[in-house]
Amino acid sequence: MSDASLSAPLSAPGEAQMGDYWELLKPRVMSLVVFTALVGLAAAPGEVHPFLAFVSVLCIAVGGGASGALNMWWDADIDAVMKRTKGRPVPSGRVTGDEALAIGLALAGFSVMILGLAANWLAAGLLAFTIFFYAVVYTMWLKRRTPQNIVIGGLAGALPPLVGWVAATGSFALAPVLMVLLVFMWTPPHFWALALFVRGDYGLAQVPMLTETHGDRVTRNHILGYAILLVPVSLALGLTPVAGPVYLAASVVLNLLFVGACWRVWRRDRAAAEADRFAAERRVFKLSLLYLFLHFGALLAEASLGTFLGA
Ligand code: HEM
Ligand SMILES: CC(C)=CCC/C(C)=C/CC/C(C)=C/COP(=O)(O)OP(=O)(O)O
Repeated sequence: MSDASLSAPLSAPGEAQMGDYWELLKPRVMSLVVFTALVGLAAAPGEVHPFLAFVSVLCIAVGGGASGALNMWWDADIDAVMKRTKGRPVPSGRVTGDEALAIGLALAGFSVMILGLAANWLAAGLLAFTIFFYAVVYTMWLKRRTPQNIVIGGLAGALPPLVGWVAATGSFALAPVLMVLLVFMWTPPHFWALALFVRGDYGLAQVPMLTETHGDRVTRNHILGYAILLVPVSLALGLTPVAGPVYLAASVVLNLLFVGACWRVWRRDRAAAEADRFAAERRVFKLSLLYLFLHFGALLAEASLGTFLGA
């Protein structure tokens, strides 16, 4: 077990503000996760009552937040060491490990139960599996053991669009599976670009990120490799019934931009990157966020267009 739960807080419990509990849920990262879930739900065929859609997306958001709190509970010891994370509520002592654990478990149970009752138990089971995968498989098991941690663990971040789709339809289909594959293949370049410029942090915390275990060159190769593998997945999603010309145009432009940006990162070495303070690596990280947001944004536009034209 991580010693996160054993560590004493640096300041007295009870000093936490609402903002600290909010931060525990990793709201910024989860915003994009929740957006992909919303699009999964909106792109699904058939009518979903707006209230049911709202409750379903809320449950996925709360489930995501729960898994964030469980991650912060378990990882408090390594978060305390890294510059980027040491101000988080648990390592800084504003929220105790026990509180984070209790909040994580309560919100996880609550979100799964409500989704099951409101939508269906297949969606609820998938949400429970997603929370389990992030909190247990990624955080507790893989993160400290293998540089492939985020490749396998990325499945947790990839499943929400499928949870949204299943909440709406009660069944699986090819389109949401391709959405999952898109986020799954996107996660490695998203994260490794960041790892190239916050590298020292992971070394300090002794987390075996690829940058630490295999160095910059291998990481740069992997970033470009995954960016290229993303192209057929992105285009294949464009051939399913949920996509149309808006998506296809966005897909072509975004893939050209993303592969181009990853190519620029690939062809240089650490010395060149240090010389311009990792400008190209920062660009890939920022572009990764735009890439995913606009892919799902285009699918949402197609779904809204379909509803509008069908009305
Ligand atoms: C195992 C998978 C992933 C890892 C290891 C990872 C890691 C990270 C890290 C370390 C950051 C830095 C900033 C922070 O801590 O807030 C970050 C930022 C971010 N990630 Fe990921 N990420 C993963 C998957 C995802 C997924 C699936 C999404 C959404 C679909 C996502 C969306 C974001 C967003 C929106 C930010 C920017 C947050 C901000 O503006 O501060 N990430 N990610
Ligand atoms: C609906 C649901 C249950 C969603 C879970 C989705 C999920 C897995 C989201 C992204 C994961 C994420 C924030 C990884 C950060 O890695 P890290 O925790 O190693 O990063 P850190 O160093 O910033 O803590």
